[in-house]
Amino acid sequence: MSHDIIVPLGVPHSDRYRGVCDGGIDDEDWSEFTEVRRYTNAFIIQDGKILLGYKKRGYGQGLWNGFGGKVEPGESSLQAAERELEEEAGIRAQLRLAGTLFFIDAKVPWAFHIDIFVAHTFTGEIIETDEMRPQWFCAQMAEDTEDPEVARLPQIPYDRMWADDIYWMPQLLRDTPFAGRMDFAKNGTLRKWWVAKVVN
Ligand SMILES: Nc1ncnc2c1[nH]c(=O)n2[C@H]1C[C@H](O)[C@@H](COP(=O)(O)OP(=O)(O)OP(=O)(O)O)O1
Repeated sequence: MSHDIIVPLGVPHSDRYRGVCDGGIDDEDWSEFTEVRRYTNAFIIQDGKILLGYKKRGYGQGLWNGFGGKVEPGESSLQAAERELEEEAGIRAQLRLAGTLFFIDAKVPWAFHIDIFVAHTFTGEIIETDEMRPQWFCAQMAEDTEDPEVARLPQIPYDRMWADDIYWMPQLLRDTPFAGRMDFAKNGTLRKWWVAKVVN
């Protein structure tokens, strides 16, 4: 029953959460926070493949991720997501909100509210930029893929992504809305996580 679900601080309260996947150190509390900053992260998922970018510099350097960054003053998160996608991958897309995540990184003095966006089509030519090197990955099990070109793509590199991604990305790939919270320790390990599907 939804009323049995304990929603971590930072995640909006709702009676529409189901199928919680959580883990980490049970007897530790979620970290406190005083400031929340808004970020975006956008993914193109098309014909069984997903576009990720290799972060070449800055926060998350060396990891594969969606395209995104800070919401600037005066912007909506959708506007920020569309701007960041164009700045980092050279393409434009009509993005749709897919999920919302709340992160704490003990190395950073603010909490991250990240709106995750998705689109299934885009315009323009995908380009490498100063910040990101885009690449397609197979978004299905290779044996389920009928298109041989997609089957030849590398699988999603979860071992070279933020450690929380493996818990919510399956919902993104299934087009199921989701919400979650993740706390990272100072040494970079994922200390505690909580992800729920959001039903209508
Ligand atoms: N834990 C986790 N999982 C998945 N994605 C992320 C995290 N933490 C994160 O911060 N992110 C995402 C959210 C954003 O898309 C980026 C971080 O944005 P950043 O590159 O710092 O913001 P920009 O505005 O592009 O920064 P500069 O252009 O100023 O360098 O990672």
